[in-house]
Amino acid sequence: MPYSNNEELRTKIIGLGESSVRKSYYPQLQDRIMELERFHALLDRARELIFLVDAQNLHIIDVNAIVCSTLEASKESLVHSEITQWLPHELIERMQRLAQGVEDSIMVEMGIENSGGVVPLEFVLQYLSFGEDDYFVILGKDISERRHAESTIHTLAFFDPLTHLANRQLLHDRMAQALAKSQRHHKVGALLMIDLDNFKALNDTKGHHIGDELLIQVAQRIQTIVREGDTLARISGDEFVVLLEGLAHEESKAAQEAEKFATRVKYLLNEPYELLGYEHTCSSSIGIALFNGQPKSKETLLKQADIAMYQAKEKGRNRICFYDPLMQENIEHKTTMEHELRMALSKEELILFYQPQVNLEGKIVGVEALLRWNHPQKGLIPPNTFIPLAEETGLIIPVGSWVLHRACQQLSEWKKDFPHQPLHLSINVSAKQFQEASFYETVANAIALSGSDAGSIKLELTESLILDSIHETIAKIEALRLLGVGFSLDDFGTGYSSLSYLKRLPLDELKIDQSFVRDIGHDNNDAMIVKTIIEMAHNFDLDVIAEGVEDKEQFNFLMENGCGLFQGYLFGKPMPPEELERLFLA
Ligand SMILES: Nc1nc2c(ncn2[C@@H]2O[C@H](COP(=O)(O)O[C@H]3[C@@H](O)[C@H](n4cnc5c(=O)[nH]c(N)nc54)O[C@@H]3COP(=O)(O)O)[C@@H](O)[C@H]2O)c(=O)[nH]1
Repeated sequence: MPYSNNEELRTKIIGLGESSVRKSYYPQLQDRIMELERFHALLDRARELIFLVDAQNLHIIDVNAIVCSTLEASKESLVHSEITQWLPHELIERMQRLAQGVEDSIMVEMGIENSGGVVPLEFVLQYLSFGEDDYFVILGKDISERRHAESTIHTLAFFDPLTHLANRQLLHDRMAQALAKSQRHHKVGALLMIDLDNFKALNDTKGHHIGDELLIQVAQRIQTIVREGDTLARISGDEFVVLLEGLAHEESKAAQEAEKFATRVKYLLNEPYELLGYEHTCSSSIGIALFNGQPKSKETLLKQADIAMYQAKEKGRNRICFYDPLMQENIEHKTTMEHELRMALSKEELILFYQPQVNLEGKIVGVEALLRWNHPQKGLIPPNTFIPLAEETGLIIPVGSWVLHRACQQLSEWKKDFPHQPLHLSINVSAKQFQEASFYETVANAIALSGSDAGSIKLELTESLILDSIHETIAKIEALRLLGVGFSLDDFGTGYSSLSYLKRLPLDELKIDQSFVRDIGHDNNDAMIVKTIIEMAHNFDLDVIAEGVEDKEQFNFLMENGCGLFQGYLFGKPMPPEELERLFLA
């Protein structure tokens, strides 16, 4: 019978008395005991749980100290007891498979419950034959740290650390599953792209900690109405996505359900926020794209929801839009054009046409530089097709700068080649370009580099540009006027045409918009407006030029009413410089 501890064995030996057996065996037994004690001390130091189990009756023969602490049981209660009392049933089943010789060694992960919770363990089971006897050796390693690390990695890989919502990666996984399910079972679902309006302004003005607080609260609010089984994710700064699954089979009903949910989100996010002591209100733009069992990639679905969200923004924000394929076509067209326009600058596809401006005698006294894009496939593209896009994307800054440099260069060449030709050059300036901090330097550089006469240059501004910030506009105009540059107010009459700002602006010229000139002959109102503008210009001591003059009747009317400068097809369309040069010589 095995001894459960060394003390028991020692007592037994001492009990042998002064016999010859004791005398001859005592030292050897003493050594043996020491050896066993050393061995046990060693096992007790091990960080792995070690069980030695009798394979016949599944009784525990020996365990080390960490088994006792993990199972919260004394060694006395463990040794001789059946292993089935202590380890999970699945583990015992595996031991039996081992005994049947199906496998040599088994590794299995399972948890053992104690008062501190569940301890995750990795067990290695081995079958050991020793002499006549067979044993199970069970080694168990605590893998709590590994599990913790795995869980941290999982959290970092699939969740947003700020809001604890699913991140882009997890959303992609869920979308792939949802789309596959939708195709298999013809289920309808929706993807909602939610973007906070003006979030950047809050971040920039109040700091990132306030911005973060808003994102956390937004996440919490949306979470309260997301059903179990649906997914809420944050995929970038202020972009949240909700994946709704299992909507009504009928697509129109599904769309209604998605819209109802989006409306709830919209109102929920409209409620005031308390952000670390700062009161804030916020709105959101929501785009919805449906999926209905038709093959669709997750990238396409995301793109569609994104397009719909941008449509919501364009329509004035704080609203909901469904994806519209026509809108996608427009966006794709715009994206291609933006890319091509970017390239156009470096490929020198931009060119300037010039339109004559004449005096009362019909003599050329000036020209307006008008931009054209000489597209290799599409031919000459008019500015109205690409200037708005250039303004939207910021490309107007390099494009506008190119125009200024090229036009000034041309003026300088003409002044040299046609010294007797009276010539002013008008150049269009867009609002974004004018508002650039470096605008003054750009103009001054263009003049200096080309060596052109600043006094012959007139910059055409629009009324909307001026109204944006009148003080800054005046300061900029005045600074450039010191260089000698003149200013014309383009499209006059179409905007606010306020007398008060007209009085304050240091301008040289008013340009009557062609829409009034066009109908001078048929529309008394337009004729009246044109007369008034001319009078007003005279009262403010400004030159006045009429654009869009196409026929003699318009010319005569303008002349009779005091207009001194004219531009229009009657005198020449915008043309390449060589063509204009022929007119200089005529
Ligand atoms: N920021 C910049 N804007 C620019 C630049 N180059 C042009 N533009 C702006 O694009 C708009 C359209 O210009 P365009 O197609 O060149 O049209 C001009 C003329 O061709 C047209 N015009 C002139 N006379 C007549 C006419 O008798 N009939 C008729 N139907 N059209 C005529 O008018 C346009 C000139 O407009 P304006 O500038 O207001 O004098 C235009 O708004 C340009 O401003 C650029 O380099 N930068």
